[in-house]
Amino acid sequence: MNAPFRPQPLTPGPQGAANETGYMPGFGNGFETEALPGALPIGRNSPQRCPYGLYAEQLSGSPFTAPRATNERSWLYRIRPTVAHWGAFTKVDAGLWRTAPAAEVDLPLAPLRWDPIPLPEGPVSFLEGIRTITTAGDAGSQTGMGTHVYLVTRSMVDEYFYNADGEMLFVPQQGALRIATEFGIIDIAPGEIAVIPRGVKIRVEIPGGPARGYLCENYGGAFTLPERGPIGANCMANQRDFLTPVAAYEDRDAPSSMVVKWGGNLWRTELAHSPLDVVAWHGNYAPYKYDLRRYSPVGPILFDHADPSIFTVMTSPSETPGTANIDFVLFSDRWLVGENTFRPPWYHMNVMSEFMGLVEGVYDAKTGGGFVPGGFSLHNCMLPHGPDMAAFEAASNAELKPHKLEGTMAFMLETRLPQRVTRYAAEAPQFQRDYAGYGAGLRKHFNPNQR
Ligand SMILES: O=C(O)Cc1cc(O)ccc1O
Ligand SMILES: [Fe+2]
Repeated sequence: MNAPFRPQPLTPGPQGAANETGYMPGFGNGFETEALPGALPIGRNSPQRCPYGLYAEQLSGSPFTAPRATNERSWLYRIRPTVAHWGAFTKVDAGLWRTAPAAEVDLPLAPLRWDPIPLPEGPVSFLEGIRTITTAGDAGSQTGMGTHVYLVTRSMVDEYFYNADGEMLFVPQQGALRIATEFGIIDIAPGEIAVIPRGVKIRVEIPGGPARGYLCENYGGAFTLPERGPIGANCMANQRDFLTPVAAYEDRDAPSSMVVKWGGNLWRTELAHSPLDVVAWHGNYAPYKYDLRRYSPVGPILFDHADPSIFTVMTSPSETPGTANIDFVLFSDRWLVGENTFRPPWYHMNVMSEFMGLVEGVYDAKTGGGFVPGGFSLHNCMLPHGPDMAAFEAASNAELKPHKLEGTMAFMLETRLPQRVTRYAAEAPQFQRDYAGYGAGLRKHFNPNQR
């Protein structure tokens, strides 16, 4: 039996012109929002006494001294400072959540793919339902990422969580999530994504029933928008389509627990009240959501297949220019018009490691079945891959009139670092043991006598 969904009352912020939906548009803006009139101190961060008897607290997402372009912090005006939500912590079982470095198994070199992991029967909260598939880099040195599938059949009730190891990118595949955060409420459904920065407290609820999706834990540089270069000022992901919630707070006294992920471990403390008690905040370090259907793809309009970087939604930079800690890349509806062009992805080997998931539809490099919504694949550093036989044969012989890819949404988490598969993923019944050999089906067409 699934635990019933018990929504908890939140006090929504003022619904002004800019935030009729409960969100404020823009990427990386310096936002200001208050759920009670006058709760936000004006012109200063730390007045002697804050309005309404609130405490002021700064949450730093970058070193204080980071250059302006990457400097991130917010000021939170809250009922209690976080340190007052702080009891004795005990370490709790992290379940199937793994953190880099985690070299658990050595799978033979191969392209790897999995069927969707089914939702469990019993009650499973977001924290209990995380299944790590791959890890890369080292969370302790703030590089790399973890890729996970989340399976949620019950809402968190009086349970809270924050992640000190990384920011979290949610990619729902089935069912909606309500992420109640310190900064306000974020609702997302398949086709949308949300990013919860490192250190932001949340409670994850499932307003519409069980939910499944992908989660990227980014241990490195915060996700930002990629440069557009000669593309110019528009298209791809546009700043105005990113939405940050207006302030919403809970003044709730109830026995509660808070779990903190820190150094790869989960620690729990008991609280007597909700830590989602931020009445007003301002700053540029805040959670946000984005509707992937607003992404405006740019691509080749005469011939050839461009590198997938053209479809980058967001990037987590490393210290090396152009060498991402993570690129989050979207393959969504678009027209294919290339003349005399093999239109699907080409065969390739890549120094970056490619984790892929499918939200809906068919991915154009894998038309032979096997890569289905909810499934995922890993094409690791310098391992060859490309279209399956069905995709190759169809694309080599297709009439090249303009063709629209529709009802499709695949994504890639591409990292400069090799990815390690977890024991869970290697031993999962959903692991497709026969996928490794898909390349052997590609027939020899060579004929030296025929050009
Ligand atoms: O491997 C994949 O399917 C992802 C991918 C897509 C593409 O269009 C070009 C390169 C690439 O790695
Ligand atoms: Fe690839």
